Formats: sequence, C-alpha cells, structure tokens
Amino acid sequence: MLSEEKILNVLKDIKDPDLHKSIVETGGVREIKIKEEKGHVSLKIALARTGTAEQMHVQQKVVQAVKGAGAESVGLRFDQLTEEEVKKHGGSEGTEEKKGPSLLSKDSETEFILITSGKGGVGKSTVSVNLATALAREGKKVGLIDADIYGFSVPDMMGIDTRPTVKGQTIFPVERFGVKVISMGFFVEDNAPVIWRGPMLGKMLNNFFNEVEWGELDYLILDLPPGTGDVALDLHTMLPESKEIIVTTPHATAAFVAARAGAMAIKTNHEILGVIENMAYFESKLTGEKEFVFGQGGGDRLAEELKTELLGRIPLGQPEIDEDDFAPSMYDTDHPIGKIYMQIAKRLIEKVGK
Ligand SMILES: Nc1ncnc2c1ncn2[C@@H]1O[C@H](COP(=O)(O)OP(=O)(O)OP(=O)(O)O)[C@@H](O)[C@H]1O
Repeated sequence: MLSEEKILNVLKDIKDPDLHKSIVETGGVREIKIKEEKGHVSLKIALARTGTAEQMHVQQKVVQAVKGAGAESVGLRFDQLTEEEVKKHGGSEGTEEKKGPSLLSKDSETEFILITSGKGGVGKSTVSVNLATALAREGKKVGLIDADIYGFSVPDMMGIDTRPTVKGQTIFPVERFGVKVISMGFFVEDNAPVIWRGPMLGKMLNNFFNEVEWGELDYLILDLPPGTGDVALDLHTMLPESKEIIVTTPHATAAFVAARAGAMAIKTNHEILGVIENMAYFESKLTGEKEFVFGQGGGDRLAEELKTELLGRIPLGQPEIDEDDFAPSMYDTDHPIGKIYMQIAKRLIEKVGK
C-alpha cells in the first residue's frame, strides 16, 4: 500500500542541495498524488534553485526513494521555493546568481539564434534540430537548447536516450550528430508535463546558460515555444544580441500569425536572419510535380513584411529511418531535404559571417 506518510518518510532523507536541509523540512514537498491502481505517484518538489546540476541528483534520488517505497512509476515536477522560504531556511538570496565564465558574458563569441514560430506544429523543432546538425556538418561548433517547455521534442527527434552527465556543479550536454544538446525534457521524469510559472522558466533558462559546460560554441540554436509568451519574452531580454529565424507554413493565415512573432523581434531589436517556409510543397517522386498542399506564398509574404529574406523552402517528406541509429526527424546529407538544410546552413554562415 502506498501512502502519503510512507512517501514523506522516504523523502525526508533527501536534502535541498542549497539549503542542506531535508526537502520535507523546507516545505519543498508541494504535492503528492497517489494512483494506487497504477502504482503511480506524482510529486511536485520545490527547491531553492532549479535547473541546476544538483536538481538532477535530487531527481534521481527522489525517483529511487519513491520506487523503493513501492511505487512503480514516478512523475516528478520541480518548482521553486519562495524567497521567504529560502531565507527562512538559511539560504542566501544571491544563490542563483552564480556566475562563472558564461555564454552570456559580454566577450562571448557565440551567436545565439532563436527559432520561433507564430503557432505550434509548423515544424519549428524539426527545423531546429536539422539546422543545428547542418551547421555542425559544416564544421561549426554548435549547441542546441530545447526551450520548448510545453512540448520538448528534441531528444526524441534526434534519438537521444541518454541524459547529460553531471560532475559536481556542472552539467555536460549530450552530444548527438556533433551538436551539444540540452533539453527541458532532461529535467523531468517520465515525460511528466511541465507546468511551471513564467518566472521559473526564465530561471531555468538562465541556468542553462550558466551551469552547462558548453565549451566554445560558434552557434547556439534555441528552439522556443510557439508564440510570443513568457519564455520568448524572457529570452528576448536575456539575450539582447540574439538573432532570429521564423518558421512558417505556406498558408496565408500561418504567415499572418508568424508576423506577430516577427513584430516582437523587431520591437526588441533582434535581427531577423530570415524566414524558413516548412511543409512548402509535396513533390511526387514519380513525376517530380509539386503540389502545394498547404497553400502557397506564406513564406515570401512574411519575409517581405519583415523586410528579410526567405532562407529556404522545405517540402513535405520523411527521413530515411535507420533502425540501428534511430533518429526519427533527422534528414541525412544525401536526402533531398537534408541537402536543403545544408544550403540554408551555408547561407546562414555567410550571412552571420561566422
Ligand atoms: N517538412 C516536413 N515533412 C513532413 N513532416 C514534417 C515536416 N516538418 C515537420 N514535420 C512533422 O510535423 C510535426 C510537427 O513538427 P514539429 O514538432 O517540428 O513542430 P513544432 O512547430 O516544433 O511544434 P510544437 O511547437 O508543437 O512543438 C512533427 O510530427 C514533424 O515530424
């Protein structure tokens, strides 16, 4: 029998890494929900700091402990203790501002490229992973942050089944196809949906810049959540120098919605590198004839409106699936779509001059 008492009992041995006190004592166990029939326990745990290397340790310990108490599966979400709580338990306010050499520092040479879209489902994540990989194939040092917290899909798309390694305070990104990857998905257990308050997301992202050992990077690609929400805004302020690529489908309405994302980039003085039109057409293998399944002209219109260029048109098409090295959304360099990504990467390098 699972009970709240039993779970609290195993959790009391786990400490908040910053406060050095039990997460039960700090009031960090925010929620325990038990689904007895499924043997599932979902928990919400608040820590003094989130998005850190230590959070990963806590995550592992919690899952282990709760499974030890009889749960078959554990869903885990993290939250942040309030400032009052942190102070009350002896934490100092400044703990989250730990600054080492950071990608955010003034003399950082890294180009930040935000991939945005007006709405979901247009292929923003697909474009992010393939563009990052194409840049790496061009010999660039590339990092990729999957900041689409509502639907982190990058690890699945790239076929990543490992987690970052953690040494002391530092998180080492997972490397795949020559790209260093960090995903919000690495920080939640069992794909539990992530429901975080706006400010938390910003902190998490800030930690991704400061606590992840990226090494030297030429490009850091960020896959943003669709639209112009909190995270997008946070990033705009956090990365004043970053540049943007806007992904749209060829449909007129999609382009119209994407224009709003572009308008925000302009307002925050982010340079728009260009527009990528995804799902632009379907090309028959037999006749070579193009069918404009989702309409036509959206990408051109958007580029014109934002006074930027159309970097490329990507048709509909599935990657070849390699069962031995499964990465369901990655196009090879010899795939027609893979070739288009290489052209876009080349154009980008030329444009950014890096
Ligand atoms: N050119 C394409 N041809 C065929 N399928 C595609 C193409 N681009 C994307 N897809 C598919 O469309 C779906 C949505 O793509 P993706 O997840 O990249 O979109 P997204 O804009 O990041 O969505 P969300 O914002 O909801 O995460 C996926 O199943 C993806 O495999």
